[in-house]
Amino acid sequence: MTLQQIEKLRKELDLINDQLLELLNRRAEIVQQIGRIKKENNLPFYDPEREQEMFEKLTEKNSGPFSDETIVHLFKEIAKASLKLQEKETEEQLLVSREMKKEDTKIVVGDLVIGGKIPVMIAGPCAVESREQMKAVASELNRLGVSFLRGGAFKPRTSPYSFQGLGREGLRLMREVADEYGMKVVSEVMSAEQLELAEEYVDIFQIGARNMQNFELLKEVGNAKKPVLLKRGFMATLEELMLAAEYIYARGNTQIILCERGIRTFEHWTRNTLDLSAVPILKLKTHLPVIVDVSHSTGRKDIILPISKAALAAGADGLMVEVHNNPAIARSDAHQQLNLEEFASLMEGLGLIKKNKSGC
Ligand SMILES: C=C(O[C@@H]1C=C(C(=O)O)C=C[C@H]1O)C(=O)O
Repeated sequence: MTLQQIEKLRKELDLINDQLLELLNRRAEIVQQIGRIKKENNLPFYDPEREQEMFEKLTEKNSGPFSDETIVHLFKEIAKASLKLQEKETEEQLLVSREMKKEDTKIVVGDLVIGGKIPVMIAGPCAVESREQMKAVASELNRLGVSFLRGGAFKPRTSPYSFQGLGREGLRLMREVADEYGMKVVSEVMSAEQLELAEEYVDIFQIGARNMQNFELLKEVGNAKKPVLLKRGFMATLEELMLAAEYIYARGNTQIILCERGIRTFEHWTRNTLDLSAVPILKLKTHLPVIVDVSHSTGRKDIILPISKAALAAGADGLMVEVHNNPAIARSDAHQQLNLEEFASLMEGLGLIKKNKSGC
């Protein structure tokens, strides 16, 4: 008898559940409509005052048995989920999102491709220091089949007294050496002026972690005609990285490579904490190629092989590695730059030598 009673009451609950479900989804549709209007008018999705007003109205009407606190709690959850719905719609509308473009974006640099079948290696010293240094590094990279030469001419240093880079002279040097070996140049720019200056010398502009949210610079590089390697800020969420990429894409420059380079955590045995989940997540959420900077993320050489393997296993389209012909006397990041032998054994360990040689 008791069981039958429960059964009957549960049937009643099932009916109410159906009604609640229908009402919740009807509510969600209205929330979406409000979201679209807000977006068109550049209004924030979250409106705490409206929510507060709504909770007050509800508690006034509430006659129990649920307490006012419980009612507010439940409706807060509904409002939270509603807000997510409004935000998700916008996220799906981002030009860099997978929803907007199903197929992978391939970055074509001359006869090379980033985001194709073969992972690329972008290597070179932290900073351009001299012709001898660049030549020593580039010739070894070339021997190993690496086609992308990196090197900083404008260095964003934490201390204003640290080596700031050779500027235009550094870019000129790197271009000359790269041309000698048929390599492509990747170098960081930190301002609109530097961008203009670098245009003549580089093949890929790098936007460093510290400038990921320098929106004016993002807009400038969005107008440029060359690919952009955008690094994740060390305090930035993946959503923020995506939005930063959107700044560039929305301006018309669709050639963007995202770069995970580690984030700041409490861990101090690595320079930053490499967030490898960023790779598959970004590949799911965006159509842009994703590479991993294994030097800045870890800040140490002894784990570079397993970390590089892990990055590629996670789906990275390439790696960025710091290599110096004589790291001991490097003017920056001395401890994390590989020497030429170490780099050769990394390439060997990753099985990349042949692949990079046969062209990307
Ligand atoms: C639907 C709106 O957007 C958000 C969601 C709300 C809700 O689910 O009731 C309330 C306020 C906003 O934070 C709105 O502004 O009315």
